[in-house]
Amino acid sequence: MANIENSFEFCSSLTCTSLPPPRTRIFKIIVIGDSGVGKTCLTYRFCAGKFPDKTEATIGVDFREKVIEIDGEKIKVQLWDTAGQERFRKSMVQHYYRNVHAVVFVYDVTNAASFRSLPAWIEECRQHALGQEVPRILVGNKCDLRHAAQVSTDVAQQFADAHSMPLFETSAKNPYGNDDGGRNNSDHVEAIFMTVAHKLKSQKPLVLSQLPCRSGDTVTLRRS
Ligand SMILES: Nc1nc2c(ncn2[C@@H]2O[C@H](COP(=O)(O)OP(=O)(O)OP(=O)(O)O)[C@@H](O)[C@H]2O)c(=O)[nH]1
Ligand SMILES: [Mg+2]
Repeated sequence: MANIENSFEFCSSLTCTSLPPPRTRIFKIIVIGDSGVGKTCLTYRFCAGKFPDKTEATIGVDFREKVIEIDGEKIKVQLWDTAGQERFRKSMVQHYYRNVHAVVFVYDVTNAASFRSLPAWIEECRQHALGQEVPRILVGNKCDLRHAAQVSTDVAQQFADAHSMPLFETSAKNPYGNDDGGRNNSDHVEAIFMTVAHKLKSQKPLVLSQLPCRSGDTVTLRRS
């Protein structure tokens, strides 16, 4: 189960002489799915605001972070861009799932095999004893290549409903339009990760014990 105490950038107990300064919470979100579906591009797009010039297969994991603000609280969204290739992930898998707060499953709308792999990715989560409280979302990427789509929105939505996940269709490359230059209904990459962060924040409100804080008092953070 996710341990929120481990998600602060400081020891969970500290000594103070006055009210402690606000701390930045970290939400750990893992992004998983077959190799080539665009996990690196999606996470890069969210954190760097653009599509990367060039990507190579991820080895192990790449970390990307972005500090966002929700209702006046600064939150660090830490994206774990995992490797899709078995040989590049096998020694890392247990680290992916440790204290994870949310899971983003990605498939490529132009690659039916990547959609058919989703049950295996869900099974991997189950094997790592991911709690039901950990939000999961489904992302169909590469919607800018609509003409080459192999996975319809209807089929994807049925799958998402069957697994109680929201579905987002998007493009890391061109989230505002399709390859004809027109507009489509793709979700914005930014909005997808912000949705996850909002959900986590509403699930995990920060409660600071604000008992009188004299010199030597211990301030602890706990989950409500
Ligand atoms: N047209 C299009 N191409 C994309 C999109 N997202 C990623 N790509 C391309 O798909 C290829 C694979 O993208 P990556 O982000 O490296 O894929 P990955 O899921 O991280 O792959 P692994 O690291 O091997 O697991 C690259 O050539 C990207 O340029 C997209 O939204 N649209
Ligand atoms: Mg990658």
